[in-house]
Amino acid sequence: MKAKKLTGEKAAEYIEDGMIIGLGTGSTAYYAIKKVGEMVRNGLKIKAVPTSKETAELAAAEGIELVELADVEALDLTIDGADEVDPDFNLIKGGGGALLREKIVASATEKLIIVIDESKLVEHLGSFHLPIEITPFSWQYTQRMVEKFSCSSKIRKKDGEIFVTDNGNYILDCDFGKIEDPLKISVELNKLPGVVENGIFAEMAEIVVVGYNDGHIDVLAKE
Ligand SMILES: O=C(CO)[C@H](O)[C@H](O)COP(=O)(O)O
Repeated sequence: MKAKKLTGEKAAEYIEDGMIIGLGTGSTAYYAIKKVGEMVRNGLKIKAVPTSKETAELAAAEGIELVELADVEALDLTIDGADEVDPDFNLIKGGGGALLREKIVASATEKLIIVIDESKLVEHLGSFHLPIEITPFSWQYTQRMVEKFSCSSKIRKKDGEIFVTDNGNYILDCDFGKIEDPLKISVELNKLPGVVENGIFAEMAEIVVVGYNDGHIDVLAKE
């Protein structure tokens, strides 16, 4: 928790007056949002696009002015968490179920800053099961098509019921084993009818802020 707080707060240092920013989802992004709230109360003038209903509620409670992505040209930066980060800054996201809005917001962002604790750094993506957002219509069919990519999968559930995303869709959590070519598998998965988006964020992150439990922080920048 200490590492998540440190990294979230460090990322907030990149925010400047007048920026339009994206706010991610999850327990690490939470600390960045709390810090942004404090900065706003101290006079920082920014506008923000949230990546989930949960983040929208938190940001509004912090007094951060929210805008729709549809109403802005582009975002200066976005701060978001991740479930895995490889040495090339490829990510798995969606552990919190917000991957679709997170990817749309990331794609509209000039600088994507990822905030993680040290446990998220991996040599290869794939230990964390890849979340794939799918449409509810005959979802078992889509699941069978996804599993043709040599993975096993489970429909995500919460409190015994199928988990429904902010967009009214479902999530398959897929075990691919080691993912050798993240960009390729991401492109191929998104070609399947019924797949709305997958949780691989390839070649999107610019900066990764890593928090360590001993209290130090590494800021890794794309070369
Ligand atoms: O992708 C996400 C939500 O969809 C989160 O950013 C990811 O799951 C990391 O969350 P946390 O910071 O709580 O570990």
